Amino acid sequence: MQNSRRDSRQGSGRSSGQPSETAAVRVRGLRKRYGAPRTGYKDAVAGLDLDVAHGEIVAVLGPNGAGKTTTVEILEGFRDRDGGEVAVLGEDPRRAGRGWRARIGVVMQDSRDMSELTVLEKVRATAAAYPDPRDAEEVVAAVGLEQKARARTRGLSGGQRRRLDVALGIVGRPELLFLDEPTTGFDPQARRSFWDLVTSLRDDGTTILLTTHYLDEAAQLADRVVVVRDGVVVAEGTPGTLGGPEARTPVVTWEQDGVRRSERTDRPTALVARLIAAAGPDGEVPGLTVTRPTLEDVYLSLIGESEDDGTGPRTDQDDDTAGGAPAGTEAA
Ligand SMILES: Nc1ncnc2c1ncn2[C@@H]1O[C@H](COP(=O)(O)OP(=O)(O)OP(=O)(O)O)[C@@H](O)[C@H]1O
Repeated sequence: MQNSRRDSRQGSGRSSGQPSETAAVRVRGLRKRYGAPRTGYKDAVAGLDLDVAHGEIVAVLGPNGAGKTTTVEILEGFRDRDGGEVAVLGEDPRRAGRGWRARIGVVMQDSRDMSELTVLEKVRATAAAYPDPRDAEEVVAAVGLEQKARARTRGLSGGQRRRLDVALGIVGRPELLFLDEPTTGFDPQARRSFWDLVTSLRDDGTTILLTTHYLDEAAQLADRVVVVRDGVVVAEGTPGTLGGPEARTPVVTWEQDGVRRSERTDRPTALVARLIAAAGPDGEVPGLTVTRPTLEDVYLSLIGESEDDGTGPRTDQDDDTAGGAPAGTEAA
């Protein structure tokens, strides 16, 4: 059901390059540089373009250090930029005020809240800051924290803490939700429940911009995936078409005279028929497989199979985060 919905949306033509007035997010030529004369400079975002249509789920993929979080934090209004145009729900996050912030939901990568409040108290307190919040108890249940509703937030496990972050991000009934690696630390069952939750938010009309390192998560949830590398978009498309037809060409492998052979072909059935015709009397082709590259295969070829930019661990020496506010709160 979810997939058929996604397919129908693919046909709707809502993709990058659509008229900007319909976009929930429009980014052109975004630039962000970190560093200082003493330590040298790093272009974390180097001319990035991005569109997210209303009601769309877009997954931003990319290796560590590609610039995903920096981009998302700029869109959320928590980080300043050095160049480019940004419109989020029609406003520049640099100048947008409380009314705008109430329309967006944020689940940041690092939440540092160590509150003495219980889970339910924390969700209620956050809900109180919004004009039309969701019911706090329903939200706690939706993220699977019913059993922990009366537990202090500081005693939660990492995965439970992450679920609470998601609860805080959605309780204000945002039109646009930013999810930065939302399921890190989730067990497999929790990830499945989270996917159901995101799907129901989408069905309610919520626009979602998601960063993730889980390719199955992107394939499951996203209408469109955007691959970022070295601070620019290197590819975008639906999970089923990213990389173009060439990248999706099936590979037929088999054994011949004890040697493993393989061939990429867009007519695998014809090749298999030829192999069967050439096989012995029983028609068996040893080791025969036909595989289509997965989203992960395509992604790895797009980013050159490098999952790290080699710049080493991130430091906070140039951390200009505007307030580092927790989810759902006003930036400084
Ligand atoms: N506050 C900061 N000060 C200095 N450099 C930073 C800061 N934040 C990020 N960087 C650098 O900017 C680059 C982009 O980082 P960013 O966190 O945006 O990447 P990312 O794609 O979100 O990575 P990950 O997948 O690991 O979360 C990296 O080289 C990182 O080291």
